[in-house]
Amino acid sequence: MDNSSKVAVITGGNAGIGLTVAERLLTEHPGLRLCLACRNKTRAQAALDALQLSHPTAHISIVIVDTSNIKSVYNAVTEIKQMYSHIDYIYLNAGIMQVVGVDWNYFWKTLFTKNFIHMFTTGDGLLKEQEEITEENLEKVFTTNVFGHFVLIKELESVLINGTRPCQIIWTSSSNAQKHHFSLDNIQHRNERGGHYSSSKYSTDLLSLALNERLNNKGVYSHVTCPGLVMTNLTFGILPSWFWNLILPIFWLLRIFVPTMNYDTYNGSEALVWLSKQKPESLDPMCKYVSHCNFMGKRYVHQDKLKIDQEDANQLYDQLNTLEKKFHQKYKS
Ligand SMILES: NC(=O)C1=CN([C@@H]2O[C@H](COP(=O)(O)OP(=O)(O)OC[C@H]3O[C@@H](n4cnc5c(N)ncnc54)[C@H](OP(=O)(O)O)[C@@H]3O)[C@@H](O)[C@H]2O)C=CC1
Ligand SMILES: CC(C)CCC[C@@H](C)[C@H]1CC[C@H]2C3=C(CC[C@]12C)[C@@]1(C)CCC(=O)[C@@H](C)[C@@H]1CC3
Repeated sequence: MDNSSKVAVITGGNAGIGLTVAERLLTEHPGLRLCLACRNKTRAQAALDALQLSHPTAHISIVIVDTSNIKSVYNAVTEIKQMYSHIDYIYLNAGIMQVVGVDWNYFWKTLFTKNFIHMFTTGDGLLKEQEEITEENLEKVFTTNVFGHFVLIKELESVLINGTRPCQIIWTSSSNAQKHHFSLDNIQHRNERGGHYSSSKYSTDLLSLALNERLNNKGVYSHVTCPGLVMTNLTFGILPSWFWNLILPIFWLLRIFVPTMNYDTYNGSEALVWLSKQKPESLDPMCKYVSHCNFMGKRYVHQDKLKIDQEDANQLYDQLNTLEKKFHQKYKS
């Protein structure tokens, strides 16, 4: 095993924001060894081929992981541990949103009120979602976005901790994370009529805080980011790509008021890549690092203070830990 060069693992690194982060990291950190942790072999291989074309000497590998399936996460951990003795950056980026429609009534009602900026930055109240339960009896959005990543981090702890080099855990969260959609009595957000994505991203923010309390003294730092609104398969699942292309000029205008209208993945990945160039111990664990792009096209990182509570973070961590133990018993003993 080569211990000298840096290692980055990216979940959902085959498409959208994850793929652009992969590309930008290879440019920013020459010699970086990259691991694309993806659920689909063919799509992962296509991404690897494209990255290898622009970075012919780069060392890129693939690990198959479906974060919505805990058995798959355990298998991926075994593989990652065989490949790397230390991880410098782990991007917990894979994510889904199960949208079935847009509440256009709410959109038109809010458009000409003072709440319109909140609506465009968070999407709060605008999206209709549906629930799905996995074969392991877990809520799918919660498992894909949060719990699968929790298990990954927990099982990889020994490779994240290294006596000499820090490790950065970088989550792709969202400004859509809203406290009023989250409850410690129902962390999976089961049997709710909407807000599954928001609840999962609020959990992400809490979990990141809890991880900092537990791991900072071991040289592991966790931070949350928001890429803003970006055109990817996720947003094409909300409205078709022709619609987004049609309203592209509106995006530029909206940027005067809403600098999170990033549109492309390069703009959206700004905060995620910027974090990899910072000293992790100098960063604020109570901030969300948000990719901004102004009207003139200038990219920058904005820091949003997190409105979350350490006690809630610890309680969520404990619940995730208890849930993980059940799967550990089932699959690992
Ligand atoms: N686009 C946006 O406006 C915003 C996105 N985000 C967040 O950014 C992250 C990346 O999303 P984005 O790039 O937009 O969307 P994409 O759909 O383009 O990318 C999502 C990535 O996650 C992967 N993925 C989805 N489910 C799983 C799973 N169960 N196991 C492993 N990988 C999985 C996808 O794989 P596959 O290609 O196989 O489907 C894909 O690689 C998400 O966490 C999302 O919530 C946050 C704020 C705004
Ligand atoms: C004319 C228009 C621009 C119409 C678009 C209306 C809505 C479909 C969008 C307005 C704000 C958007 C938004 C998201 C999805 C699409 C909108 C609701 C997100 C929730 C997508 C995922 C995220 O994580 C958020 C950061 C986005 C916030 C803004």
